[in-house]
Amino acid sequence: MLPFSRVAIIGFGLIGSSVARAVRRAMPRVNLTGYDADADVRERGDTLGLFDDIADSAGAAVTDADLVILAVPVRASEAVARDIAADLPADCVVSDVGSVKAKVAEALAAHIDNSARIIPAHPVAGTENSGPDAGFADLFAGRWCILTPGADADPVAVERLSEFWRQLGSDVEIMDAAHHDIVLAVTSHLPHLIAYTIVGTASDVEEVTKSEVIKYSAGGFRDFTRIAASDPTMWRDVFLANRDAVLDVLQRFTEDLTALQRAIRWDDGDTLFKHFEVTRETRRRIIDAGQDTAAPDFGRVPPKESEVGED
Ligand SMILES: NC(=O)c1ccc[n+]([C@@H]2O[C@H](COP(=O)([O-])OP(=O)(O)OC[C@H]3O[C@@H](n4cnc5c(N)ncnc54)[C@H](O)[C@@H]3O)[C@@H](O)[C@H]2O)c1
Ligand SMILES: O=C(O)C(=O)C[C@]1(C(=O)O)C=C[C@@H](O)C=C1
Repeated sequence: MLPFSRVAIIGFGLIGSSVARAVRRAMPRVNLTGYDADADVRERGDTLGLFDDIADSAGAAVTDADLVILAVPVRASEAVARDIAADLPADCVVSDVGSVKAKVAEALAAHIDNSARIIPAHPVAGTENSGPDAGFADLFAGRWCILTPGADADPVAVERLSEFWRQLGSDVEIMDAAHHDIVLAVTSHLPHLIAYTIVGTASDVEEVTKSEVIKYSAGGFRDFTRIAASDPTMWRDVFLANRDAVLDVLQRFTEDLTALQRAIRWDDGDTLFKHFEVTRETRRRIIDAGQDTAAPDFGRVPPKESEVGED
């Protein structure tokens, strides 16, 4: 049974185009409409055959949809909500894929009437790449999709959207939006900020050492450069939209870093060793829980275009 039959995707870069590809494969009878603010992206979406129709405006894309998914940088959500509000069919469910949930929920509620049908979502899956060519149908397989419905959300709509994501291969979890933003500040936003910082620091050092940073960059640093290559617009928006939670965990991180700095300064090997033992145990627990899904992403190659649209 199809949870939705007419799906509109607004913004089809990495995530929007991956949703389109995954829907094509898992639910081939679903009618897919896309819209992107960038004319080059619209043209590319057409060439790739991602949609049944590509609309000329966000409003035109949603007129007969029963599910609309916003897949734009989080701070663009409000403008899209405003653009589509007047054209949304009354029973259409409105969702998104943003990495921050409380601010996006506010932005949607500011423009869309009947908040019962607003069900924000976050597929916790991605790569450092962006744009419609970077997407692939498998992106959500075996990954979490977190839904953050508000208190007045329609439970039937929540179940339909849960089923939609399950059919794309995700495991669905329901969470309070504020709680989501704190958890993701720790597990995703802080690591990205650290990567952006380290690679920036290394680039400054490189001014002194000339090309040595690149020449000798191995395992650890290379992994950071992958993360630090992530889309600047997306991540600017994430940090600004989740400011309070990010600043909170950053404060904790700074204190913990200072404690390690102190241990190094005072030759306190016990403290360092105990800390590293605990972090190694954390890694083991993640592997035991089957959540080491990041490593296989490295160098993952998107499917060939001939595979798009296959059942
Ligand atoms: N990249 C990831 O790893 C990842 C993972 C999970 C969730 N997300 C979230 O998904 C969303 C999209 O990220 P992405 O990685 O696909 O970015 P992307 O840059 O690949 O794609 C975003 C697309 O949105 C379009 N866009 C921007 N403003 C628009 C507007 N007002 N109207 C219509 N289209 C507009 C852009 O032209 C672009 O094509 C973000 O909210 C991000 O937080 C990203
Ligand atoms: O694997 C990556 O490249 C990612 O950064 C994916 C990642 C993450 O931090 O886990 C990034 C942002 C999203 O909101 C969800 C997933």
